[in-house]
Amino acid sequence: MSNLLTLLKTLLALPRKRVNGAASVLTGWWLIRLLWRLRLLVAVTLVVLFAYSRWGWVGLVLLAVLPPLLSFAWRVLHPQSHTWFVNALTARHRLRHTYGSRWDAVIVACDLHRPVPGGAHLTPELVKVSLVPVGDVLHVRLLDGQAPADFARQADELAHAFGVPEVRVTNAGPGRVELVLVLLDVLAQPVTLTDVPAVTDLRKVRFAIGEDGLWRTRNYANIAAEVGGGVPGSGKTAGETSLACGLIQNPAVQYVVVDGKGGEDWSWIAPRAAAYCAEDEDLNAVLAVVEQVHGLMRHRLKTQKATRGEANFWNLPLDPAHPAVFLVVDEVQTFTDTKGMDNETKQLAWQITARLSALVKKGRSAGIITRLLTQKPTSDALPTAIRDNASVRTAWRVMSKDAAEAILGPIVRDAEVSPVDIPEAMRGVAVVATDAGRLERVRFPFVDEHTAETIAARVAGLRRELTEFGAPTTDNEDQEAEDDAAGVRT
Ligand SMILES: Nc1ncnc2c1ncn2[C@@H]1O[C@H](COP(=O)(O)OP(=O)(O)OP(=O)(O)O)[C@@H](O)[C@H]1O
Repeated sequence: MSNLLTLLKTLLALPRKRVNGAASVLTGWWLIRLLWRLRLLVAVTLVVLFAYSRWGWVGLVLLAVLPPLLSFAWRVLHPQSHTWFVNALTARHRLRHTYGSRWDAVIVACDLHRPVPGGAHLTPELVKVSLVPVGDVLHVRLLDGQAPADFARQADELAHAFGVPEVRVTNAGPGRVELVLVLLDVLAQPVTLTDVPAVTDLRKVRFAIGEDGLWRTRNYANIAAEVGGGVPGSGKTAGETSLACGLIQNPAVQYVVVDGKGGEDWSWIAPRAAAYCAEDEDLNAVLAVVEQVHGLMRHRLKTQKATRGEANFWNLPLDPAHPAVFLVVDEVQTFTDTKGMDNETKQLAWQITARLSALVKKGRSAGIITRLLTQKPTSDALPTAIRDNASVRTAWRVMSKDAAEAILGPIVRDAEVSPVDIPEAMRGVAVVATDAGRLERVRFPFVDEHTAETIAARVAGLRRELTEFGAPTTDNEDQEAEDDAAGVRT
């Protein structure tokens, strides 16, 4: 009896925590907690025991064979949902065991915690883990007073602590930040396409792959112009080619290409292009094509409201009878940079530049998108009046900050990424502005010219003359018509 009293006194004298521990031992609560902690193991053991007691060894064999077979069948029948399910399970496991278990220690080691009186501390909350092609994304809720920049400053420390080559920090909205633990540099590897899917929605056109390995899309509705530049061989034409290969498969898109290089980079598109001109010397021919597109723009601006009921092309449904027109001018400096030209050529160059400038300023509501590419991104080649009206800008590799600014504008001066830093070997990598106005690096896919040729030949039947839509005829067409009338052409 005295022993029992002593035990009771000792128990009462124990600090609260230890008393709770003792109570837990006495009530069996510890066992429930242990079973809950090991619930997966317990569940598996129960299932195995049940199968064995019910069906004997056959039950065990079925248990071993059925789950992988069912998973395989699911994967074959519906790979998307299977991948989604496996990724969700993996992400959950990593949230709890890979990152969750170390989160507190890593945050403290990287000095991203907040000490509170009494020696404890607060840590930002690790809310979710998701898997992307480049690695894992940790979705974090910030502590009050923290900003994504606090994490960006500690990115190196976080990378070492998590044992990955790089951690990229992205602002995910108010009070949130995403940490991308990069295991694979997707931009380092070319992405070669052997076919290109047709673009069906001009408001969501896939154009390149971002650093997280996911496709980036562009909304071409209500866009008047795009400028792109980069040193020779940086991947401008190839980037445009992959984009054009998707767009030309849409019957409600017509393409016009002027190649100022005068070569055959764009010859693949000739069977599908409403107009194609690879002239670098005969500026009259170039002016004729540009005038025709400009004429179509004027025609639409003057008649669209009366004939189709809306002044803005993009408020109307896309219709092959009223296609969106993409005008690509590659190596535009051939026509805009007048240095070294004789007077007559200069006059033509100024007219071309004036027409391009008008298209860039007014083409949006006429459904005409002008895309200007140059290997000489200076203000002579890409007049600022044109650049500043181009809402989409792409900078492949350039050699100087001035060149980067000539394409992307002053925003590039303070940006974390710059096209000057793109290594020479990374052809096809470029810096673009995101929808939020931030700059990011992307990789354009590569489509070789034979593939592009095959696609253009496949959809050559979708080609239409711009005159069908109200554009004036070019001088060349007038001449051909006169020749026909005079029986000159056979
Ligand atoms: N996205 C890409 N992925 C892999 N390789 C690429 C990519 N883009 C371009 N290249 C490689 O770089 C070469 C040059 O590309 P491209 O002709 O597009 O350069 P460019 O910038 O238009 O040059 P230029 O100004 O001289 O016309 C291509 O032939 C191809 O080998």
